Amino acid sequence: MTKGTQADVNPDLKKERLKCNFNIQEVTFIIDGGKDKTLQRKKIEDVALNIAASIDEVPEECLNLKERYDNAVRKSCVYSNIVKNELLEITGLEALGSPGLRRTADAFFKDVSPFMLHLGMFVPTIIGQCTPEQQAHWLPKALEMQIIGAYAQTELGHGTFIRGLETTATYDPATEEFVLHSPTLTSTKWWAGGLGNTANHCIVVAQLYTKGQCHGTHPFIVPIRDLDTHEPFPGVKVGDVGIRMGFNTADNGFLRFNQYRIPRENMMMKNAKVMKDGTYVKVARHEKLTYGTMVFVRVTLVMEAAFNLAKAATIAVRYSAVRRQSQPKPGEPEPQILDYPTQQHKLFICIATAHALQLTGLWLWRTFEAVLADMRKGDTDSLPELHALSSCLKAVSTSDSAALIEQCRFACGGHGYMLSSNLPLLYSFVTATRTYEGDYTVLLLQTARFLVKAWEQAESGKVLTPTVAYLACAAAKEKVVWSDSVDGMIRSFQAVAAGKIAACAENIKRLTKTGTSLEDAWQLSTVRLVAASEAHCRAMICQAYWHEVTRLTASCSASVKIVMEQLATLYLVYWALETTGDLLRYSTICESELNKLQLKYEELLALIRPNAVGLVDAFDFRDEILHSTLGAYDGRVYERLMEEALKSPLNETSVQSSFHKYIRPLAKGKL
Ligand SMILES: CCCCCCCC/C=C\CCCCCCCCCCCC(=O)SCCNC(=O)CCNC(=O)[C@H](O)C(C)(C)COP(=O)(O)OP(=O)(O)OC[C@H]1O[C@@H](n2cnc3c(N)ncnc32)[C@H](O)[C@@H]1OP(=O)(O)O
Ligand SMILES: Cc1cc2nc3c(=O)[nH]c(=O)nc-3n(C[C@H](O)[C@H](O)[C@H](O)COP(=O)(O)OP(=O)(O)OC[C@H]3O[C@@H](n4cnc5c(N)ncnc54)[C@H](O)[C@@H]3O)c2cc1C
Repeated sequence: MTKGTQADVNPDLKKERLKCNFNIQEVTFIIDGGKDKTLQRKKIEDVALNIAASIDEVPEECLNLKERYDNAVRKSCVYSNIVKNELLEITGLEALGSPGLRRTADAFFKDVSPFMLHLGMFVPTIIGQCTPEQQAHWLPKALEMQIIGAYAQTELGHGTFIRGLETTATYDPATEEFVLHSPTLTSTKWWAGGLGNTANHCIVVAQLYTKGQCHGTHPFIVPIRDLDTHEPFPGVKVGDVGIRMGFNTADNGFLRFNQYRIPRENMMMKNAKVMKDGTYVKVARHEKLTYGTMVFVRVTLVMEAAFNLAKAATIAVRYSAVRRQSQPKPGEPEPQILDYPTQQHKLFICIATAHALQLTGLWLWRTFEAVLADMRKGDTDSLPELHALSSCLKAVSTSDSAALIEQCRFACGGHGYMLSSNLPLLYSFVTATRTYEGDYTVLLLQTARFLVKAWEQAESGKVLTPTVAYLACAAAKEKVVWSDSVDGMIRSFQAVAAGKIAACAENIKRLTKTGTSLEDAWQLSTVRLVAASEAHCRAMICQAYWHEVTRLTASCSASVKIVMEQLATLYLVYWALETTGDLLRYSTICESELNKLQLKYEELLALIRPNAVGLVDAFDFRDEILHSTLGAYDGRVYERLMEEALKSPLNETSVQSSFHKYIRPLAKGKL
């Protein structure tokens, strides 16, 4: 946070901060995952942002496409030196996933670094898919930035359906090499971040053929460009996929192979090997371990969703405290727009959702680490549950985050539409997360597979894994008794999920009994399956969020406990009101209880109102990271809007050349 002097702060924001009745720092510690994490983050920010302050002379958005890319590469090089020389010193390899690194990256790049996928997927795949010997070879080079990598899985013709990928890697025992080939246009690798112009290496997911047999998709490390000249090697065709809605500095690329050879050792061999003579040896105990990087990234994307939403909420809440509009009471001053209950309705759910996703994300991360520890001992029993969990949480968190960031933009009126508010760019960045690393619907259907199986287990009285244990109680198929206590609301959300899962299972059973194949019965039920999966995910977020708030505030000051519980209750009540149809169907809730719930929601908005600015201050974003005229700590909104407007290239001269070329001749009838 760039606090400046108090005298510089907008008077309304100053008053808001005086109203705040809880210890902001305590909340920051909770959100970061502990005081030590906050201190480490701040240390990283201090080191990195000293340099970031002077990194851009011209606003990124005023550059043309090519200049923007070149500028992003320049900044990536500066930043990777900081990561290598300073940040890794502070935390070791852990720095790669640390909030400090994530935040400081945003100070350097308003859009995205073309190196993002190198750190975000290339390095994690080396760690997750290589043998120790391969890691010893590749990892130091990657961390030292001697090589820069991308992750090329998706093709022009297939992204979701990995088994349908067409790129082939055929083993040639005579030379002990794999021959990579793109047999069709649709087999062209497409979308990989960093691939178009930046990367010199690439992880390629291809169908493995050896001894005339296909063994399915496997990952390979493929050198694609000469390290000195950067020219693509013969047999490699690589380029940029074209202009996108966002991610325009991420360098998303395409890649084609023409009988291109790589050494046998470049197959990532932790989970499967090809011996010198071409014998295929499966090492992994679980079929889907080659999908490991995707699970890892899905887990991290939940906190990524929280992080971006927290930024948008900070911008919109601070702006709403500064902005005054309309005159609901004649003769009185215009109120701060934050005083309108409708504005509170738009914004407080954003703060609450950012908390819900962050605390659920931290819990998911711990679950991921526990599953990883089991897998290191050879036990993969909890992998299906982790896959189900990470799939639905990735889907719902990214979708909620994108929708609410757009809501924050709406909440800022016309000024929210300015690029300098940073809300449009934030939205275009986050809306992509709903698609990449597994599309929303597709991932919810993956979770649904797990849920339907769990339901069948519940019906037959089997012991259920923790995240679906609630299905055991629901097997009685009676409506749950509604209560507006927190536990009562969570029980009702679970009853809704259970009821929807049961209805799907029954529908599939009914259809198959009347002669429909299981595959068709599944397809015919997918609209309901997605809804069941969403309901399960919402119930899980509510439970995890409340559980974490209770646990983490146990030793906090009373006022922090109160405000954290108010927000969590708001989240539950909001979702109860959003899903009243479901509650009427699966619980005993009635009209009068719905009215009571609405009142409770409005009371919560009023209770949270005095702490709203304090709550977004607790996200602790420095101005360099927010990049927003509307959201800076000092609230000098109008001054900043004017300053940024004056930086527009269209203000460099008072008359544009197009006037003399076109407008004047047009007026004179000479065009
Ligand atoms: C110095 C540098 C500066 C830079 C600094 C940067 C700092 C950081 C800045 C920002 C950070 C941002 C963080 C983000 C970084 C990452 C960006 C990522 C960009 C995007 C990358 C991509 O998109 S990569 C491509 C991803 N692609 C997908 O996700 C494809 C989705 N499809 C699938 O996953 C699968 O095809 C499928 C799951 C949908 C189906 O698979 P399949 O057909 O094989 O299986 P089935 O449906 O038949 O199911 C069979 C069986 O398997 C189970 N299963 C499926 N998947 C898994 C799994 N992963 N794990 C375990 N089990 C699995 C499935 O449930 C079935 O089980 P049953 O028991 O039979 O039911
Ligand atoms: C910004 C960005 C960055 C990316 N970066 C990378 C990268 O670095 N590396 C990489 O390999 N890939 C990358 N991708 C690709 C990304 O992973 C895929 O786009 C994503 O997995 C979705 O696949 P698709 O594009 O094939 O969509 P499709 O699967 O074609 O989806 C289109 C529609 O069909 C529906 N659909 C598809 N299958 C089913 C089904 N079985 N049941 C019901 N509905 C279905 C979907 O819900 C969706 O509505 C990136 C994408 C974007 C947008």
